[in-house]
Amino acid sequence: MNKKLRKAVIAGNWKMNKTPAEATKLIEEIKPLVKDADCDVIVCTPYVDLSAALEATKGSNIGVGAENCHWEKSGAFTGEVSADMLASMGVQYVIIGHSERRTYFGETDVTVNKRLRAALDSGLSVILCVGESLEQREQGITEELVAMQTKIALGGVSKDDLKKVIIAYEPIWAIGTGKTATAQQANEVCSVIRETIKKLYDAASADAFTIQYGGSMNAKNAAELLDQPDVDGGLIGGASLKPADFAEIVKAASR
Ligand SMILES: O=C[C@H](O)COP(=O)(O)O
Repeated sequence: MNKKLRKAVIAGNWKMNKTPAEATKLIEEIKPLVKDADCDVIVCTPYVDLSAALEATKGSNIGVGAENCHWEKSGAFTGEVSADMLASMGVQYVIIGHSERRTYFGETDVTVNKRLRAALDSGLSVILCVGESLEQREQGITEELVAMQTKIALGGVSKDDLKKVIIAYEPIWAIGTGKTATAQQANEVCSVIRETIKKLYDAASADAFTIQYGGSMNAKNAAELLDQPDVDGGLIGGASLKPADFAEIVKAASR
């Protein structure tokens, strides 16, 4: 990555794991291990854990994020949580468009764009996820698809608001499978995303833009992935639940 222009961002995505009490314990374990990090550190937790996470991270260098939000401010949307609600708690980040949301809960590029804009309007920073399935990779449409996902998700987002967006490139075939993209594969797609940002905005915005890789990133492979010029961080699933492994990744991003 270009250290002069971009600081690395390591975010844990806890997915549907941990009770509030377990969240507090996990953060207490992570805190001392990452306190000297020379990168941004974030934990994204289930909604029910956010209060505990905000309390446990107080005065630390760890930011807190949610894993999704709805585009309306309030209303009859049973089971949903608005961006305003998250912001009012003191939550700073939200993941939008994770492939698990797209695959299991019917998220489309259009709903991803609505959620993303609502999050920005509420003052949240966004980790936007894009990425291809194995079938799409084999069809040779990865670059085109990821560029399209990026373009639609960022529709209506101003150059100023773009500063509050990070993109996580997550090849679906690498998520939770132990099959990591090679460093070259990760960098290739991250550079396509940067090129897309350049076309949609300008070169300065693209140079300053943070792009993470996600998909079976762990303590062993993090350094090689993070060494790639267009990989500015990681969105970590499984390994973010293991304090020592998460801390190793943070360390690799701090070099
Ligand atoms: O959001 C995180 C990704 O889905 C990666 O998950 P993973 O590290 O368990 O493969």
